[in-house]
Amino acid sequence: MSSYPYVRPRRMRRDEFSRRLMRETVLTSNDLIYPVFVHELEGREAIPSMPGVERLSIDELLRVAEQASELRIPALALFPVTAPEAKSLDAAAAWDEDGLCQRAVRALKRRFPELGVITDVALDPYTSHGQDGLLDDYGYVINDLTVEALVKQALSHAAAGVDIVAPSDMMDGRIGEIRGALEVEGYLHTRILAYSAKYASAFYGPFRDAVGSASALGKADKKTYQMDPANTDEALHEVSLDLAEGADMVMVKPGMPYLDIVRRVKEEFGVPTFAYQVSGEYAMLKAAILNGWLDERACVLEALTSIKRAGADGVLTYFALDAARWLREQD
Ligand SMILES: NCc1[nH]cc(CCC(=O)O)c1CC(=O)O
Ligand SMILES: [Mg+2]
Repeated sequence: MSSYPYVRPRRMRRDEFSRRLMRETVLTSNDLIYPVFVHELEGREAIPSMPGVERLSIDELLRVAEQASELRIPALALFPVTAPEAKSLDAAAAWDEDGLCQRAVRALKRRFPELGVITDVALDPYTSHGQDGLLDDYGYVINDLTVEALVKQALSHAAAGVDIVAPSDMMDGRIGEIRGALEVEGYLHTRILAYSAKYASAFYGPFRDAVGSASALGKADKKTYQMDPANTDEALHEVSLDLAEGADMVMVKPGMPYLDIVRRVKEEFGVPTFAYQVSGEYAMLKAAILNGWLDERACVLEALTSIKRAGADGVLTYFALDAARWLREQD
């Protein structure tokens, strides 16, 4: 009795109404975070390896923020592009209270107080060598000195009024140090989104073009701090440390090639878990789309739904504006 021909799973798939009734995962604009690149120049500038994504002046950023709030996207994640002459060995521009990132945060929070603003806490846009931390004489990234710099950077973002700081550097102990400093300075409500399981991935290539750290980094890699793509237990260890140190949310990065990690993290900890569909994933999809090989709307919504199905509460995606528009048309 319990098998064919009595049991026919295709019955439920026959009509749109019963497919809708049994659908488990529904993507909405609430699941989207839009990463944006901000530059010191006027207007917008295309990023060749990320067709459709542009670097924005603060004025243009405000226009995009208006679209994002109108589409009910909960938050933007800011990525500043630092002029080469502002980069240095000690990355001091990272905690300049009048820095581009800090000015962008103030402008956004003034105009769109209800739109969430997330800033990246990491030194790579500001170091002359493109690494996420300060180097010793042998080129090794020094953990504890870097953490001191990250604390100054995070405090300057909090002072500018950011809602969420997102340390993406993978130094040990930085969540606890940043949390402690935020408490001491009275920023009790500043949330921390920890890039806890961030892999040393080749899928970040187009992002490094976008922020101009690719040329600074040259042939070097980030394997002494970002995780080995072959590991999963290490991701759980990293997440447990960041939670114990005071993270409110955790991130797995990249997204689609790492859905097993998203699933394990969500199951093990049951905390707000985010995934980053990174620049290389965007470039890969976009290249096939522009060649006419993939259907954009269907593939992008499928990819984002899959990330949510794996356990993510939200996805950072360069497709956020388009996806939110398509989702609105579907209702
Ligand atoms: N700390 C820097 C940072 N923050 C986000 C990304 C990548 C995002 C993307 O590829 O879209 C990177 C690049 C890196 O670690 O080299
Ligand atoms: Mg860690």
